[in-house]
Formats: sequence, structure tokens, C-alpha cells
Amino acid sequence: MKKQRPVNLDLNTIKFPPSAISSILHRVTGVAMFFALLFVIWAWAVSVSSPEGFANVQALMDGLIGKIIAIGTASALTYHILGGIRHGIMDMGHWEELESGNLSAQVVIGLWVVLTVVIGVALW
Ligand code: HEM
Repeated sequence: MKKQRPVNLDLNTIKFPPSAISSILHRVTGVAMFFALLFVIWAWAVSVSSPEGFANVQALMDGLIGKIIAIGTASALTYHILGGIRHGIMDMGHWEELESGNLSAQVVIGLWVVLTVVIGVALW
């Protein structure tokens, strides 16, 4: 093994390529959806338990916290589906080169930002 290997421990100088950001976002949104599902299942259960339960969930979802949860969950699902479709296409042997992989990652991230704004406006 070479004694003088390149070492870079200064994390501030490391720049992530779009494909790396896309990969991290895919995992983060997947984990976020797992936790969001706990809330969704709880909200469903409470809302069908009684008329008061329904009114409570309705009031919660009409408030700021409810809207942030709803928009965040929909945004995470949107990114995860877009990223999942990109993965499926890559599994079929496309966009595997450095340039095309980074371009498809940029397109997915761009589409996600646009769709999140649309979802945010629709749900607010
Ligand atoms: C509630 C629904 C879902 C949850 C909770 C979920 C959760 C996750 C999590 C936590 C991961 C990360 C695994 C890892 O990085 O180790 C993952 C990966 C993945 N998900 Fe989902 N997912 C959901 C729906 C979907 C959907 C609808 C699609 C397809 C459009 C999809 C496609 C994928 C793919 C392709 C990967 C692998 C990515 C990779 O190889 O890096 N998922 N999912």
C-alpha cells in the first residue's frame, strides 16, 4: 500500500455531484415517509373513530402544523417516486454514465422542486 495516499479530511472542500445529492435525498425521503406513515395511520384511525375524532383531525390538518406535515409528506413521496422511476430506468441500463447520471439527477431534483411548489400552493 502506498504510504502517501491522498487524504482530504476537510469536509467543507468536498462538493457533492448531483447524483450523490439525489441518492441521499432518496434515502432521506424514504425514511421520512416511514415516519410520516405513522402519522397518516394515526390520523386515519382517529378520524374514523368518532365524529369528534374526525373534527379533531380536520382542525389539526387545517392548522399550520397539519399543513406542513401534509406538504412535507406529499413532497417526500413526490421525490421518492421521481427518484424511484430514475432508478428503474437506470436498472434497465440507461443513464449510467457520469454525465447522463448527473443530468438525470438534476432533472429529478428540478422537477421535485417545481412539483413541491405546486403541491404547496394546492394544499395551503
Ligand atoms: C410509503 C412508501 C415508501 C417507503 C416508506 C419507502 C422507503 C424507502 C427507503 C427507506 C429506502 C432507502 C433504502 C436505502 O437507501 O437503504 C427506499 C429505497 C427505494 N425506494 Fe422506496 N419507499 C416507498 C415507496 C417507493 C415507491 C412508490 C417507489 C417507486 C416509485 C420506491 C422506489 C425505491 C427504490 C428504487 C429504492 C432503492 C434506491 C437505491 O437503490 O438507492 N419506493 N425506499
